[in-house]
Amino acid sequence: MAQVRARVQLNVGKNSDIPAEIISFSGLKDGQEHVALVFNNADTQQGVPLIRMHSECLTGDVFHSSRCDCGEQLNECIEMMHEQGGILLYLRQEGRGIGLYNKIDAYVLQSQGMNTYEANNHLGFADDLRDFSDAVLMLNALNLKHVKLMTNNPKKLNALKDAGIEVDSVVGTHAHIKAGLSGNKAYLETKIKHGSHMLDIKKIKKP
Ligand SMILES: Nc1nc2c(ncn2[C@@H]2O[C@H](COP(=O)(O)OP(=O)(O)OP(=O)(O)O)[C@@H](O)[C@H]2O)c(=O)[nH]1
Ligand SMILES: [Zn+2]
Repeated sequence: MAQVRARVQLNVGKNSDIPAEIISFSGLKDGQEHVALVFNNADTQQGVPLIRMHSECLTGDVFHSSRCDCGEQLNECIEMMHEQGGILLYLRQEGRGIGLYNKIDAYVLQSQGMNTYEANNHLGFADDLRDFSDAVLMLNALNLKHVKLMTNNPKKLNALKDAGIEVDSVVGTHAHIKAGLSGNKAYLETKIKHGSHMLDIKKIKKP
């Protein structure tokens, strides 16, 4: 069983003007320092809160790399949760669980023509190594058994359902498309085609 270890207020977002609380946990299983950000006290309000399980992407979240859409999804989530409240679980699962250096190796292979899943496979990894059991422990620690989920990935939905969390509805993110040689259009199309992501490529949001 995981428990809240500490919680403290801070401001986040592009202009550091969105109030939130950051929460650390004890008792997580995979040894990573996962955190939750709570907006508008959503964990203690009545009603079904919006949650997102966001997998870490240093290149996208921090550097806004053109190769993916992670940083834009993160900002979209923070802005939506500022409006309607929510809980963002920031999961330290870089590169869908293969780690940063392996992801950079996968990018090298993608530059040579492989798609995101083929590159993982070529390096000896499965398409996706992520396991959401620590996210479930975090939700349990926050007493959240009934949620709305922000994602395009059906695997995340199934992981929560299988763990006994009731998911009322799923809120998709926009398609954040970036053009150019190292743009993310093919990457997003591959996620839809091979990863079954429920992403509507027509719901385009240009940066
Ligand atoms: N191995 C690998 N990981 C990547 C690549 N591009 C992004 N990632 C990682 O993928 C994770 C995000 O997963 P995605 O498949 O983009 O999306 P998702 O989180 O499953 O689904 P959403 O909830 O809809 O965002 C982050 O951990 C990124 O670091 C890539 O080309 N190769
Ligand atoms: Zn990314």
